This record gives sequence, structure tokens and C-alpha cells, in this order.
Amino acid sequence: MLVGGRIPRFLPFRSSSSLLLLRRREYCSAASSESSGECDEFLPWLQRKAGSEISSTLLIGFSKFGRSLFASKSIRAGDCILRVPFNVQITQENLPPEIESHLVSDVSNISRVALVLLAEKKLGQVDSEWAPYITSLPSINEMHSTIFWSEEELEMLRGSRVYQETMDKKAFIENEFSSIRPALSCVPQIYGDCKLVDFMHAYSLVESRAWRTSLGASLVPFADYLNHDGVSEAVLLSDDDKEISEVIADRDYAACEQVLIRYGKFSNATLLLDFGFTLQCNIYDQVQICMDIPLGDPLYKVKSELWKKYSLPTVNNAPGFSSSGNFFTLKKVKTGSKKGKGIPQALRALSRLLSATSNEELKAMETEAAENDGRLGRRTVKDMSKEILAHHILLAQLERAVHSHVAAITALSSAQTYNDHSRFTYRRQMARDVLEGELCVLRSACDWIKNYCLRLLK
Ligand SMILES: C[S@@+](CC[C@H](N)C(=O)[O-])C[C@H]1O[C@@H](n2cnc3c(N)ncnc32)[C@H](O)[C@@H]1O
Repeated sequence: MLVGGRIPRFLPFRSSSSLLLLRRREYCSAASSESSGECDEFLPWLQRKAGSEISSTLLIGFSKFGRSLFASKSIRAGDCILRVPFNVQITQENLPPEIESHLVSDVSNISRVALVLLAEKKLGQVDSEWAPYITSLPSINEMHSTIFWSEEELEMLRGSRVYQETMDKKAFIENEFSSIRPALSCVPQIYGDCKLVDFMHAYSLVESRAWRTSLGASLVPFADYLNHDGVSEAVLLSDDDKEISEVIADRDYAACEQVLIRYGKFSNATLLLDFGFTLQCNIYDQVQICMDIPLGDPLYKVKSELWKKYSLPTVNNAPGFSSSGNFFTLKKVKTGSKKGKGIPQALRALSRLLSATSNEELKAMETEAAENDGRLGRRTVKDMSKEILAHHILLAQLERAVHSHVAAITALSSAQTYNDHSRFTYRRQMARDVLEGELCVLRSACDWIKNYCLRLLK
């Protein structure tokens, strides 16, 4: 069995925080008052198409997360709550054959599935065999990934790396569209006048709802109405032998309760960029900081060479994403933790390198690396004052990031709305969630370093 994953950037897979858990009565009213009409038709339609039962315990309704799945009766932990056969999943294999031969080979899997959605959308209600599914998908106005934010809205996130990641992703999608455009123009009968904005919409739909299966990115109708809870243990599983994707309940659910699964262990920055939402308390929050050897350092050249030679790449970039400089990902450091888990060892190593003031020191670091595991600056410096200096350099860098996050959060209150006020307020709250989550991580790292230095002095 393959554990499925959502497709986004860091390959998908959320929280029993108060934000997510509506009280039971709210679920019931949401489920019963709105699960009528189009929603009631959807599951029978999909079951007919699949030729098998998909779920006997879930029904479609609406919650504040949009379309949602609710328990139609009580569910026990370990019950299989849905089973969607591969034959009703949308993958690149559903791409119209007419376009396949015109596509350049390096078009991404997500783009290919986006092209399937665009072709089906163009076929419309009458001719598309997927019409009930396609028409249920959110419109571009209902999507909140930062790739759809205005410049003014994005400005709220300038203090976070998600700002640059948004720019990178927009550039990547634009580039994909440029590669695809010639192929689209060969089959105008299928795609009509498809614009970049249509492609971005389709791309983001796939990215926010497809799962990784052995068939590549797969849209799994019905299962993709499940919303995310970062602490849920339930994920979508795929069984290649039986050719089905299924979800096993990780806990008991009372009738009418919303059923949630975990998309992945995602930070708010990732949730916002790839899915268009955030959590108020996200245990997977992290922050990326950039630390470089200052150009004005008299030992700049030697330090740069040593760093290049003895360090490993610090951040893995997904295809289509680029970064320069040394980026490090920090996670929340537990108060009282001895080892400072959450602060990358490589970041502490770079700080030790930065604290060196002579060629002799650098030579000694290089010898130590060669005599041990080949990595530079991984050990506590024997000279305590040097070890403290190295950590003070790091602390200063983190405190700068703390100050810029505090300033960015303060500025949110005075941020101006230029158009749709409710959408702006929603997005501002999400920007706040990202920045506050990152601030919390940064503060935990600062506290740990201060305590570490105090311990050294004892
Ligand atoms: C796979 S779909 C789930 C079904 C979706 N609610 C719908 O209306 O189609 C993922 C989308 O649901 C929404 N979503 C899922 N979990 C959420 C959560 N915990 N909080 C807010 N929105 C959530 C986001 O819009 C996300 O992009």
C-alpha cells in the first residue's frame, strides 16, 4: 500500500485546534441544511460511474471550510469510510490524446492534470462525463493561495519567505503556460482561447486537491471534499493491487460530525501557498532564515571556500524553485530542550565559521572536520568564549528576524483594503497566522540560544 500524499511543493500531507473543531450542533446544522440538491446527487452519480459503493457513512455538506464530508452515522476508529476506485480518479491519463503529441516532455504532472480539467470544463455540463465534479470545484474567487493575492495583499507577507516563494511559484506557472501555449493553439476546438488566468486556476485546483498515487497526481472525487486537520492520523491510502484509494478513520466520529484528515505535516506558509488557508495554531510551523558570510569579513574568501567544501546544501528546492544564499529551516525549539532540536546543526556550524577571526582558527576547523565526519563546525568549540560568540552572532541574526516580524504584524492593523473588504480581512488574518507562527518559532530559538550561552557560563 502506498501512503498517498497531496501534490504541493513539499509533497503533501493538520489540527484539533479550536479553529477547526466546530461544535457538534454546528456540524449538524451545516450538514443537514445545506447537503441538499446538487450535493445529494453527487455521490450516487459517482457510485454509478465507479460501478461500486464509495461510502455508506459519509455525506456532503458545507462548513466554514467550504464543501465538507460529515458522518451520516457514528463511525468507529478503524472503519474504512470511503473507497474510491482508480477508474473514477482524474490523472494525466485522461489527457485528450489530440494534445498529448503536441506537449513538450518536461511539462509537469500537475500541469497535465490541469489541462484535463480545462478540457472537461470547456466540454461543459452536457458533454463532459465529469460535469458534476467539475462544476463542484471552487471558482477562482473562492481560492486564496497567495498566487491570487494582489500586490497590496502580498505586501503584508513581505517579512516571510512565503513572499518570495509566491513570486517563484507564479513565475514557474507562467513558464509552464508558455511551454503549453503552442500545444493549446494546435487544438483550439478543445481549449478555445485559454488564458494564463484560466490555467493558474486549474493548476491551483489540482495542487490544492490532488493526491500523489502511483498514477502521479490524482484527483480523487469525493475524497477531495475532506478538509484538513494537522493532528489527524488519517491520510488517503492507495492500494495498487485493488486499484482503490481509501481512508480509514483514525478516531470515533459521532453522527453529523465533520470528518477530517491530514494533508501533510505542513507549516502555515505551505498551507497558504499551496492550499489557500492557515491554522491559528499550527504545530508544524517553521521559518526560513538566510545567513551569509558578510562580504566585508576580512576572511571572506577562505570562509566561503571552506563552507562550500565542507557543508551540504541547506535547503532542498523543489523543481521550479530557486534560492540563493544559505537558507535554513527552523522549527519550534522545545523549552528546556538540551540539544536545541529545531535549530539546524548546519546553521550553528555556519555561526562558528563566522566567529573565526584568524586563518589558524579556520585551519583548525578544517582539520577537525577532516578528522571527524567531514562536516565543518559541527562540534562545540572548546574555547567557551568562542562558542558563546558564535551563538551571539546567530542570536543577533534571529533577533533581527524577530524585530522585522513584530513590525510586519504591527503593520497589519493599519493595512489598507483597496477592494473586497471581507476577502481582504480574511487574507489579512491568514497573513497574521503565518507571521505569528514564524515569530513563535524564532522566539523559541532565541530563548534556547540565550539559555545555552548561560549554561556555558556556569
Ligand atoms: C481538498 S479541498 C477540500 C474541500 C473543499 N473544502 C471544497 O470546498 O471543495 C482543499 C481546500 O479546502 C479548504 N480547507 C481544507 N481544510 C481547511 C481548513 N482546516 N481550514 C480552512 N480551509 C480548509 C481550502 O480551501 C483547501 O484549499
